[in-house]
Amino acid sequence: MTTSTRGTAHGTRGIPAVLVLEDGRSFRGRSYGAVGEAFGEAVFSTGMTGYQETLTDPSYHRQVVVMTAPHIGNTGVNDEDPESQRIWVAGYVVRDPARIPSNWRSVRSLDDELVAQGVVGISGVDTRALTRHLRERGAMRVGIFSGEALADEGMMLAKVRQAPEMQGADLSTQVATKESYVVPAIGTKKFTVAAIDLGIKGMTPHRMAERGIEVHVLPATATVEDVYAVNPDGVFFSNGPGDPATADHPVSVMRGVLERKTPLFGICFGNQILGRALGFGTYKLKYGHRGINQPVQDRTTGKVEVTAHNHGFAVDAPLDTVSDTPFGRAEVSHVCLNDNVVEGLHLLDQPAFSVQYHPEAAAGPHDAAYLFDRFVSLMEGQRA
Ligand SMILES: NC(=O)CC[C@H](N)C(=O)O
Repeated sequence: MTTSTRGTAHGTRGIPAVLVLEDGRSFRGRSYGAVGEAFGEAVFSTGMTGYQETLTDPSYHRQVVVMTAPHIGNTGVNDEDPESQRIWVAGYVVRDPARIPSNWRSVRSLDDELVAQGVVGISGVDTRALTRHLRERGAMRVGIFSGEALADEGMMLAKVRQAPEMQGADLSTQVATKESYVVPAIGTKKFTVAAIDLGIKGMTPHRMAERGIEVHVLPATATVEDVYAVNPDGVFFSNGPGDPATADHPVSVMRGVLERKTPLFGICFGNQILGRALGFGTYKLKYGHRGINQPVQDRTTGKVEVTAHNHGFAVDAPLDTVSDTPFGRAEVSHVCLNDNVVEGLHLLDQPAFSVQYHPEAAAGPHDAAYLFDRFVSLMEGQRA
């Protein structure tokens, strides 16, 4: 057994592995999950629970996720918690993986699941030092290398620097459904919603279905005609990976929806798309918000909610003034209390709003569930 001194490997199962950051800093550890090489944008998530939801969230496509919680894999893997059909993270970095998972729902270990899905990971890394580095220097490209992929540092660094950057990446169509499908309402059907899938998490249509909404999930390439072909009471724009500055097609579809004044709700990427549709810019945050305990204030009620986040970009809108947009007056409705980043937008002259965080709460606290009720109220208001 290796010792667990700070900064050295203390996983006992894997073979030697190295993590190399684009600025040249490296960390040694043991392979966790698949052996080989993986590249992506290094980001950290502070969630203490919910690793299955994180791994399967399509918004993490092309990102190597560093978990700040030191013990990962304790509750194994079950078949109920995934947010999509597969693991999307490009690579996985943990400190101290569970050797024996223990939970009544667990059907296999996380290590085995990562191997089965070919996801390269590394354990035994001082994730606290790595997170502090990313916090100071900002998110950057990273590579994980093990087995035959291990090479001298200069060669590994060169490969990391060849990997694509997140800024400018157009990724939604790589993760979204190719065919539309319907998530039926639970109980009596009250509304029909067209949901544009830009990387949707499974819990999102479920939260709508729970409220009597029949959800027609449409591919990211859906047109305004496709949206109105389902005769929707409301239109939803999902979360998703990549740089919102590249999302020209969803922005133009959203403008078509805003022109018709159909009730509209967006989450995360959907919030950035509303920002762009209204004429605001988006920008890359230094290291983003990822975790399940971020404080957000709903400025329409003054209430503070603890919320789930996963975003690396944000909308650039004025916090304290009402903006005139092509679709009437707009306002920042929600703000992150840690750093004053825009966390929500709403229109004052028509039924449209969005949030930058995750009210579907998978994983995370349910404080923001009222936003789905707000969407239902907008659809009720339109009918009245
Ligand atoms: N979860 C999301 O929808 C993320 C949106 C966008 N890709 C970002 O990183 O900000």
